[in-house]
Amino acid sequence: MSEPLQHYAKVAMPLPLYTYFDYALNAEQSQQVVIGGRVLVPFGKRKVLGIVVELSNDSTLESTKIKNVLECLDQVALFDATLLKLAQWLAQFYIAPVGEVFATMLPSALNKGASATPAAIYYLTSKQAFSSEDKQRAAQLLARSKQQLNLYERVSEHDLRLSQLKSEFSNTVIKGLQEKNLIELVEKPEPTGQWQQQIVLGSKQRPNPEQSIAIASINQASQFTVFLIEGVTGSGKTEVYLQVIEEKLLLGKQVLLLVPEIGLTPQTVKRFQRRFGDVVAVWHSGLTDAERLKVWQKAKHNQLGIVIGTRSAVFMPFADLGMIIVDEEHDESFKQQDGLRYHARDVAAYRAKQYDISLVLGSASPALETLHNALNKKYRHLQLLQRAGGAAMPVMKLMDLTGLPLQSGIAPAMLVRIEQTLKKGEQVLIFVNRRGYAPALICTECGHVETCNDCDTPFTVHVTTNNLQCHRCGQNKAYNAHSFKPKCSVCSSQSVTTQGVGTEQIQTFLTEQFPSYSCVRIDSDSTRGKRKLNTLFDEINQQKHQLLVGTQIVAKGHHFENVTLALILNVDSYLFSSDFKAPEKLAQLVTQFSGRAGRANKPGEVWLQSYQVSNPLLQDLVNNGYSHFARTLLQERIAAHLPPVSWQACLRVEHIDQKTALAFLVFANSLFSQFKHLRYFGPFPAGVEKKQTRYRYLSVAQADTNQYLNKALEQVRNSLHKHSLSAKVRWAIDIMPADFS
Ligand SMILES: Nc1ncnc2c1ncn2[C@@H]1O[C@H](COP(=O)(O)OP(=O)(O)OP(=O)(O)O)[C@@H](O)[C@H]1O
Ligand SMILES: [Zn+2]
Repeated sequence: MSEPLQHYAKVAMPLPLYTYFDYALNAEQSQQVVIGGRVLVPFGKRKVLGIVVELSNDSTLESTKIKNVLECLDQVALFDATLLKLAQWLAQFYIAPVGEVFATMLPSALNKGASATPAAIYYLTSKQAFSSEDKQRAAQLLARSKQQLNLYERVSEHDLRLSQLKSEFSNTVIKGLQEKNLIELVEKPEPTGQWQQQIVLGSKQRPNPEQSIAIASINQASQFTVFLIEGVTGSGKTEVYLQVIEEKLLLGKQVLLLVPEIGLTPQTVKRFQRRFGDVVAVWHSGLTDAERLKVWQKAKHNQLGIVIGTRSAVFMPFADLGMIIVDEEHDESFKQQDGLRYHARDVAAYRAKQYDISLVLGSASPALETLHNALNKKYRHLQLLQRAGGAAMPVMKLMDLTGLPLQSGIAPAMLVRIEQTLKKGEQVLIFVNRRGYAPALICTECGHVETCNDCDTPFTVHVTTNNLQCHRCGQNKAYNAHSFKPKCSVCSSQSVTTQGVGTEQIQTFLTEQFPSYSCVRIDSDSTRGKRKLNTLFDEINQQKHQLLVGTQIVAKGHHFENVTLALILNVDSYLFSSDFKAPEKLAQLVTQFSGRAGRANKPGEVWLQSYQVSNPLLQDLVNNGYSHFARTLLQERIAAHLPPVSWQACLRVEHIDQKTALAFLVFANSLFSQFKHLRYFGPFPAGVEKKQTRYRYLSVAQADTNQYLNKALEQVRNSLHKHSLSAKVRWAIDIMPADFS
């Protein structure tokens, strides 16, 4: 007997709602519909695409109230059972609206209704079997066109992809043969699993003993295991990834490699493509919707071996996933800061468990939560203590700034070092945490600071674009720094002056100081567009520039062989933050940045300029390195009962009226107070207290276990939802927030 037909579908809608909706299916739709596929349904006056999560024979709603499904879009599920389960876990873990979870997991083309089926491939095929008689006949027929004959003979040997022939044969040639009825165009789906034959293995490095142990351990794991590779910068972590990936690919398994920002590390992608050939696809926000859809389809239909992607690649459907790697796992860009506030590393862990495969986390400066799990033996801990290929670790030193006359923020002794390094024919890398010329413009007469009204934030002076910019909201206004005498907008005095230094200023200063050397700026202003960054890196490696001035961008995994001096202008700003994670972030930044120095055969030196050289944190980091520093910090966190030994959630509220935002948080705190084992703090102003005219406040709730926190927050969420201010203010729950900004 056949299964009874399913008359109702439970649908997840891409809306900030926490429940599913029932829709009725007609007889035809009951046969078409698939769980995990999209349906078009009426919602109010709109038509909306939702995901079918369940089918059933009855509904709790009255049948007259149930609307009908308008259309079933997919024949194949976009979310198989595993991905459906992942979506439900995400909604639960992040206390998030389930429909939004589904929408976040899909590429936007599919949310907009594009077909999920991979486009067919066109082939040319010959019309008949190819006997010697045919050959003669064709030769006569095609006597006047050598090109056509050539194509005909090739197609007769085997079917050929149209796209591959287009570069060799003109349309006229192809059309001509079709009209003579000798060949025809056929559509075929792209074959699955064929990427395995397309792997072209590049040569590999002979692993050193530490790398060998790491590779062997990872290769031996036959079930769900999380590895932390804690390897100093330049220790050859990437080489370990390459070798363990190769092992999986040769078994026919697909691999997902998550990286913080692909645009910033084009060298890494090239390295993977050189090593494995055409089976590597990249996924990041710089791709078009269509390009991303293609990668998604190929992963799902087993038409590629490796996806190298940023955060959202963690939701990629794979036909046969064999391993997930998260490179630079400490990086904050793995945490989504709006909508579904997920952490890609946590999602990766859940997926690895689902598929019973390995998750490899790698970093020279692991996040404290990862380190904690490794030290507790929840994760397998692999360490690479030596730089691969014989390079020494750079020496880290502190430069005491007290009482020194600085020029554009640089100490006199540092200028001497820079000159010595340049004279040796080596490169210098300088880190400043500000783009632009200067972070503020003030009037020395009346004290007025030019400020963005919408954000209560000083404007940053930009000389290259001749304007003042708000780095919070992007607002800008014209300002000509070169004009004869700029005026204060309040008292009209001409004694306005810039405060602090940014990348532009240092570039200008160093260019004046060292006119015979080229100085480049590497920040988001100077590198708009991916080509530009690529070109810049190539030029740096070709030694066209000797002085490199950059923001956070320069701290990310780049390999500059000839940089031997690295300088961090001001580390103090990180020492006085109210965020308990600030020291961890500072140490990660310093470690990653200093890892850019002395990577080849010349020793590197890293200088941190500070007014606080006796600060114990700085001392520990400089003298003992990240590994020691992080363990000390972890002990402090444990003593203070802070994450990773406790769990936090942050409730963020925004409104144009301060009081309204605060009132909502006061109500939230009264809800928190009903849970005996929940501690809560706040309301506090967020790190950025005002942005785009809205005031921003937050409260933090903390519990010993995730289970307790989760249960409490779910109830709090439900009560908040019913509050009259809920629809007025903007609010969000952020589980294990990356910061309080
Ligand atoms: N076994 C090896 N023998 C010789 N050279 C090696 C070996 N492994 C890696 N290298 C080289 O050492 C350099 C650093 O390696 P790799 O980029 O893999 O390090 P990493 O740990 O990923 O660095 P980072 O932490 O900076 O991202 C590269 O030039 C690489 O080619
Ligand atoms: Zn602003």
